[in-house]
Amino acid sequence: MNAVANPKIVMQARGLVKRYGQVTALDGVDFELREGEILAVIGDNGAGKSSLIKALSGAIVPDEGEILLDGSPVHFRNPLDARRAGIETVYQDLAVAPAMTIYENLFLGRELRRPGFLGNMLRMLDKKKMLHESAARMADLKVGIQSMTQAVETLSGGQRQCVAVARSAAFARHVVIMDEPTAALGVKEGNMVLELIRRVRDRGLPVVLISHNMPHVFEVADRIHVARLGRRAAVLNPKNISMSDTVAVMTGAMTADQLPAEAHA
Ligand SMILES: Nc1ncnc2c1ncn2[C@@H]1O[C@H](COP(=O)(O)OP(=O)(O)OP(=O)(O)O)[C@@H](O)[C@H]1O
Repeated sequence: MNAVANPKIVMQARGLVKRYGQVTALDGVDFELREGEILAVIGDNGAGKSSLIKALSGAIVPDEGEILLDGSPVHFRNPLDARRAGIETVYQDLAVAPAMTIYENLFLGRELRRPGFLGNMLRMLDKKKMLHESAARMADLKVGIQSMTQAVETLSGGQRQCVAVARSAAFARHVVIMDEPTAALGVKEGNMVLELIRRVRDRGLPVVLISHNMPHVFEVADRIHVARLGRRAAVLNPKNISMSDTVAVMTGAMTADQLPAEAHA
């Protein structure tokens, strides 16, 4: 991350509350994503990570609190609203359609039409342009896949996840949110996806990375948001805190105010 004295805040949430009957999933959580960073979101099971990410990506509507994008309040009623606002989310499971080709996956739901009558009236797809743009996106992100007409089911798990990440990066204007993108992958493939996540950040898109994998978090995160009991327990600087102290804050064995000042980010 660039060392900036006052980094711009791209996305912010204040006091988000989400209740499911008797359960309070979000209990007044704050959140801040800065320009140019990979922000990891970690927390024990049930800490409220998914609920937070769902609120930021429009999958749930919080009961209370506010979300700001580039300083302006936003009210997402559904994931499409968030997408339209430039926020793309990569989900662990629903990442890609296996039987379709890479370029079809990249443009799924946002297909390019031929210009003029053929596209407007006959709804003909501009396959050539989609192929060309897919190849350009993949090359830009250095995803080493040659043929855009290859079916996604013929790719390795890591390559599939790279396609999902590349798709999000291609369409996101503000933020990419990734929910456990390396969870189902082996070591080599996980590293490939981490490398891609870094490139996405380096091309100017801030990334929110939800992960249970501490080594991965410490490898790529610029800052770590620790979720606990529906709130934000701390925001940590991975360069100045150990993995074991981070886990202690996450589990409640240690509180944030027991940490030295430099551990905070
Ligand atoms: N749709 C729902 N209905 C009822 N309770 C829910 C629902 N979604 C989440 N919860 C509850 O809200 C709390 C927070 O859940 P959430 O999924 O946000 O946590 P998490 O940190 O993502 O957990 P995990 O790591 O296990 O996915 C949990 O107690 C969970 O059981």
